[in-house]
Amino acid sequence: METVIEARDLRREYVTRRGFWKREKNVVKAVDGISFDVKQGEVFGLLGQNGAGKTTTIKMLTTLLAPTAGICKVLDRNTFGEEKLIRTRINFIFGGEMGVYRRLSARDNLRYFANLYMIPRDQRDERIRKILELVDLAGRADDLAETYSKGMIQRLQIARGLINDPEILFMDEPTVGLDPVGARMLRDIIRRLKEEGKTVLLTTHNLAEVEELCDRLVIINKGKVIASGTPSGIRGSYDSLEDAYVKLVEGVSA
Ligand SMILES: Nc1ncnc2c1ncn2[C@@H]1O[C@H](COP(=O)(O)OP(=O)(O)OP(=O)(O)O)[C@@H](O)[C@H]1O
Repeated sequence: METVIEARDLRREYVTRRGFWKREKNVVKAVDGISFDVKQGEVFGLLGQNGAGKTTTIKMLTTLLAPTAGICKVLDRNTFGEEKLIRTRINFIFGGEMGVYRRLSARDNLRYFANLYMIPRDQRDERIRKILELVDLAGRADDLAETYSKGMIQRLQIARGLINDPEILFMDEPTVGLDPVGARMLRDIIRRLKEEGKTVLLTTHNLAEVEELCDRLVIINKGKVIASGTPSGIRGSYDSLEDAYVKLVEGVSA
């Protein structure tokens, strides 16, 4: 299978300044030399404790943040320097309310994003109709997003992430805030994308979800990879993936 995501010795530092008078410089190594690759059609998990560097990694992979060093390639292109060639072919779903216009309806939000991707008008409305069905928003599609519940906003974000029919979908904690039915809907969407040969990279703290969905995963801690493999390979002789995860993370922190 073709490699569609490649990270080699990838690094990202943040420089912050502390103190008002002294302006002491502080360098945070958010991603500190991680390597992994993802094959086409895989559902790949990026796991790690709060602050491990997952979001920073996803931001680099989705062309939103420049790496400090290392190789960061998506669809065989550099995410920094060749971002224009990547952006139309991928999409991402971050939590929160980012990327949703609350003064527009779900349908109009999706029309707006479809126009940004220059999806031809004759395909646009039909595609939007299908996606709204898929995320179960068809019944409220023409109400303003400001009248939606949190979970509905999140469904709208999922819809937005599908609008350009992306080859790779990146998701940062996509099921947080969804009710059980919504979370299952999202897992079904991920499985369906996989059946269509699409690739999904996701972060989650839900290890049951990882066991259910992910073909492979990496666990990162303080910016470094501490384990990689299939869920059953990482679970090894432990009773559950959660046990293995806790031991791995504690082992590094000890
Ligand atoms: N803009 C920034 N400026 C300075 N430091 C940052 C910035 N963004 C992230 N960091 C730091 O980089 C490290 C990694 O953060 P990141 O958001 O990538 O972690 P994460 O694994 O996504 O965590 P979480 O599970 O809490 O979302 C943390 O120490 C964080 O404080």
